[in-house]
Parts: sequence; structure tokens; C-alpha cells
Amino acid sequence: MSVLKAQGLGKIFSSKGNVICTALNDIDLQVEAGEFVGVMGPSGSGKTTLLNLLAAMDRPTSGHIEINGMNPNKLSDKKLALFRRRELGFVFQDFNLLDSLSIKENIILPLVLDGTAPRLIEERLNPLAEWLQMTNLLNKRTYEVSGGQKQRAAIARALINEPSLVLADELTGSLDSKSAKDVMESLQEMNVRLKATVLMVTHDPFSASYCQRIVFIKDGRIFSEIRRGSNRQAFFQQILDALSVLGGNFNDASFARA
Ligand SMILES: Nc1ncnc2c1ncn2[C@@H]1O[C@H](COP(=O)(O)OP(=O)(O)OP(=O)(O)O)[C@@H](O)[C@H]1O
Repeated sequence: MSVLKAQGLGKIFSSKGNVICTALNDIDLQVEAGEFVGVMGPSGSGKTTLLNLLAAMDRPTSGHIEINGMNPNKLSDKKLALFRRRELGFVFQDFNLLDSLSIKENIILPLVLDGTAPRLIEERLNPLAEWLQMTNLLNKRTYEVSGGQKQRAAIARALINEPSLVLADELTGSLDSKSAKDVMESLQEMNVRLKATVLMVTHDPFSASYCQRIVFIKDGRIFSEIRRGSNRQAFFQQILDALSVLGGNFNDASFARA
């Protein structure tokens, strides 16, 4: 079953009727339930624009999007806010945790905002905290944990309401290589255990090598796509090869750490 269907998606930025930039052009993208998909492309290729459209933070100028059978662009503002909270989970580069809350309070926030019963909150939180090795961090403040631990808390927050789709934007971009590895292993484990469907934008070939499929975009269009076999290291090499064909600027520092 497709969780995400984007068809003929286009985005033109314009001002006073003048086209400034065609950021996306005729993007067809389908993501199946339980898939872990990466989106890569050179700087300016349209990755953030695509993510903003899928997150319904911005509207396409052509084409349409369906997430779990719903077109977010047809929802009223109130229903759209609910849609984002229930159907989507977000993981950002800079964690977006609230410093005034504990790690536990941050993780359970989407359920608290939804008025979920405390017993159900605990039932959802406890296995997640255990799988993400966060049980002993739950009562800590955000400034008492490492960057990798913050990002694992953000992953738990994104998953706690069992969303249809998790959207991640450069989630390892602020982390050292050891923490990046921990975070990608955690996300992969959540993909396997919870069958979470994940779409992740990244510049980093190492992080991308945890995905099952990578879609490459260039100049706002889908350029190519590769699928992972059983071996992550071999996939890392495939990604490097695909990037060298694609051209553009990538994060060279990560190229050495398969
Ligand atoms: N609000 C905007 N107004 C005008 N042009 C925009 C706007 N947002 C993005 N663009 C342009 O759209 C194109 C795609 O930008 P986008 O930010 O999606 O690329 P990206 O692949 O995410 O780049 P990066 O990897 O550097 O973050 C670029 O040419 C950019 O300048």
C-alpha cells in the first residue's frame, strides 16, 4: 500500500507575477508502507522545497499529493493542523526539542496535545524508550544529554503517535560521526520494529546508506533511483557512484566513513 503518492508535483516561486525560480518540476514519487526512502541532490536541487510540500508547509503550483489517502492541500487550516499532528512525524537537523521540558515531556508532547489518556501514553512511551535506549534519560533536561541522545528523543517524539509518514531533514547534519551512526541505527531499528515509513532528505552518503531506496533529484526533477541490496557498505559505494554522476556539492567529510 502506498503511504505517499505525489504526482506531477511542481513548484514555481514567483513574485508579482514574475517567475523567480522553478524549484520542482513534474515530480512523481510513491512511498510504500514500511519503506525507508532517502532523497539526495545537489545544493539548490529542490530537496527542501519537496519536503515542505510533503509536510504541507507550502502548496504545489502543479500536481497533487496524497498521504494515507488524504490530500493535505484540500484540508481546512484546523484539519491540516490535526493532519500534521496525526499523520506526520518530523525530525529536524537541530532537534527542535523544547528546553523547558524534560526529555520525556518532549517525547510525549504530540500525545498530550491530542488529549491521549495517561495510561496509553505510558504504553506507547515505554517500549520506544527501551528500543531507543532512553529509559534512564527520560527525566533529564535537554541540556543534560548529548546531540545524538537529543536526536533519538526527537525520533521517539516523531514516532509516538504512530504517524503514517516520518519526514526527516538532515537529521545527522549537526552530529559527529559516532552519534550519526547511533541515530541512523536507531531510525533503522524503528523502521524495522514499528514498520515506520520514513522519507529522509540528506546530503550525507553515510546516513543515506541506511535507506532501502534513494531518489536523486537534480534541477527540480527526479534524476535517478537506486535500491539497496543486503549489504550497507556496498550500498554506500553505490551512493557515491550515483553522486559522482549527479555532480554538485556534497558533504565530502562523510565520504570516508562507510
Ligand atoms: N522562497 C523561495 N523563493 C524563491 N526561490 C526559492 C525559494 N525557496 C527556494 N527557492 C529556490 O528553489 C530552488 C530549490 O531550493 P531548495 O531549498 O529546495 O534546494 P535544496 O536542494 O534543499 O538545497 P540545499 O541542499 O542547499 O538546502 C533553489 O534554486 C532556491 O534558490
